[in-house]
Order: sequence, then C-alpha cells, then structure tokens
Amino acid sequence: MTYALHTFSLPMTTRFRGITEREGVVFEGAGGWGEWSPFLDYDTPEVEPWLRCAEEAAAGDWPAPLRETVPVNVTVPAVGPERAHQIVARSGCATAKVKVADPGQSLTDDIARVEAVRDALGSSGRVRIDVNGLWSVEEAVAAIGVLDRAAGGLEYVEQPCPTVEELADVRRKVDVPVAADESIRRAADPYRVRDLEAADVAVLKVQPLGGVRACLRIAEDIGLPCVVSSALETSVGMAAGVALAAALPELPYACGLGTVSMFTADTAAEPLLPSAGALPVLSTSPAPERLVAEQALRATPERARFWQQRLEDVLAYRESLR
Ligand SMILES: O=C(O)CCC(=O)C1=CC=C[C@@H](O)[C@@H]1C(=O)O
Ligand SMILES: [Mg+2]
Repeated sequence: MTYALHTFSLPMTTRFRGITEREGVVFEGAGGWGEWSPFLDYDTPEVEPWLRCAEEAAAGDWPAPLRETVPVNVTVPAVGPERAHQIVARSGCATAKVKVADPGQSLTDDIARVEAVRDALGSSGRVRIDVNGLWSVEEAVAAIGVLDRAAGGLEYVEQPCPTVEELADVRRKVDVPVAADESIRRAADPYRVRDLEAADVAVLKVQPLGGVRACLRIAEDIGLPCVVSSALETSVGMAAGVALAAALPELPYACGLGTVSMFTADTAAEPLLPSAGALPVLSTSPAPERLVAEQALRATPERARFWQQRLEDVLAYRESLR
C-alpha cells in the first residue's frame, strides 16, 4: 500500500482530554479513505493498530451493516452547568455522557453539571459519567453514590479508577454498572477485563484496537455488551466507528460517536453529525473534500513532516516484527 498523506490540524471548540488542536492524517486506498490519528503522546508500537484501522477503511473492507443508523450520546466536557445544559438541550440526543473528576474541579462542580444534564434530558433520558480513571476505589464508591442521586440514576460509570483490579473492586461495591474504557487499549486487554469480571460494559474504540473486524472479533469473544466510542476522529475516521456499531449483533447502548461537533471544522464536506440522536451508517468513509480544498484545515509543512516520519517509524517497526 502507498500512502499519500493529507495532514489535518483542526481547532476544538472546547478543550478535551487536554487537547485544543486535533491532528492526524487521511489517505486514500483502493476502496476509500482512511484516517490515522493516534494521539501525540502514544509511541510507535502503540500506534501500529491505529494504522491497521485506517488501512482497513482505505481498502473498503468493512463487514455488512446490520442497521441503518446508530444512536449516539452527546458528550459533555467538564464545563459549567449552564453550558452543559445548553450542549445537551441542543444535541437532540437521549443519552448524555458527562465528564467528571476533571483536574482542578471539585465533586460539587460535578454534581452541578450532572444535575443540569438531567434537567436538560428530562426523566426519560440516560446519564452516564466518565471518570477517565481519576478516582481511587474509596473516592469512587463515595462519589458514585452522590452522583447517582444527583443524576436521578446513572446508566453506568466509565473507568472510575485506573487499573482493572480497581474496576473489579468498585464493581463489587456499587450498584451502578461499570464500563471499561482506558482498561481496553491493546488487543489483549478486553480479555483481562472479562476474566477479572471488572466491567459490565466494554468501550471499544476502533483505532486503538486495530479496526472494525478486529473489534467485532473481540466483542464476540468477551461476551460483554459493547459501546463504540470515538477517539476524537474527524468524519473520515468516525465512519469506521459507525461501521463497527452497525455490524455488532447487539447494540444495547448509545455510542460515543457524536464528537465531530467538538471541532470548529471537519475534513468532510458533509460532516458525520447526529440527527435526532443518531448517525447514518455509510458503506465507506466520506471523502475529505474540505481538507483537500481548504488550506486552513491543513497542518503546517513542519507538522506534515512529523506525520510522514511517524508513519515511516510504524512501517519500520512492522518490518522489525517480521
Ligand atoms: O465517548 C464519547 O462520548 C466520546 C469520546 C470520548 O469521550 C473520548 C474520546 C477520546 C479520548 C478519551 O479521553 C475520551 C474518553 O475517555 O472516552
Ligand atoms: Mg472514556
């Protein structure tokens, strides 16, 4: 496969995961476009499966979908309650995922955000929280009870603590279901989560786990309900997550794939944004027409060189494994 990289750099509307500018590349293959956008803090072996996901998309090698649309949650960053209310009310989604335990904020801030989200969703909506592994077991047990009451019932708590062992411990101590996200990054991780009975729900991200087909196999093997979440892809990469969600035999929860709205612009001319809380399923990724046409979306030549080097490092790493 040859790789003619188009490097993008897109400002985010709100700081998220410490990121204000999202960088990555897209390239075209025989069957469509793929996006490769591993976060900058990941090293070469870690970003190799991310490339496999992009190659699968560019080859046009996705399994047949079982549904035409995929329900998504609105993602609420660690913002104040008024802004949180506004984000949820405007989203059209019936499920909200609320970031909590953000560094520099208190449990009181989280309570206010979760209450505002419940108010915006109404009693029939679902509220889940994402801790990104920032609590100890003791903190988790105390905070989950408080936030469950503030939310009028939580659907689940995502990654309350950093380790799989701690997740298992929390899961035994609280009634709210536990979802594993950061505990599932490499291909072997989901099996550990299953074996230690550490979670009720598995969060699958197509890029870190090596693509749609790889994730389908994992989902089948671990036998846990799965939520497909984004790794903050642009629409080109988001389509791969949607393809996985569309091909999973069971999809009991809304997916975390509604994040294209967190960018000020998108690679595709028609961004993959939810309508009435759901995304359309596409047979291939949308073409990055805007990125190709608009200089403003492209990264500087220096950043483009960085991504070219990053790709060469991964290809050399693959060779070293053969
Ligand atoms: O799940 C969602 O609603 C959106 C995706 C999302 O929250 C994330 C995407 C990328 C990096 C992560 O820090 C973050 C997450 O923790 O789930
Ligand atoms: Mg998460």
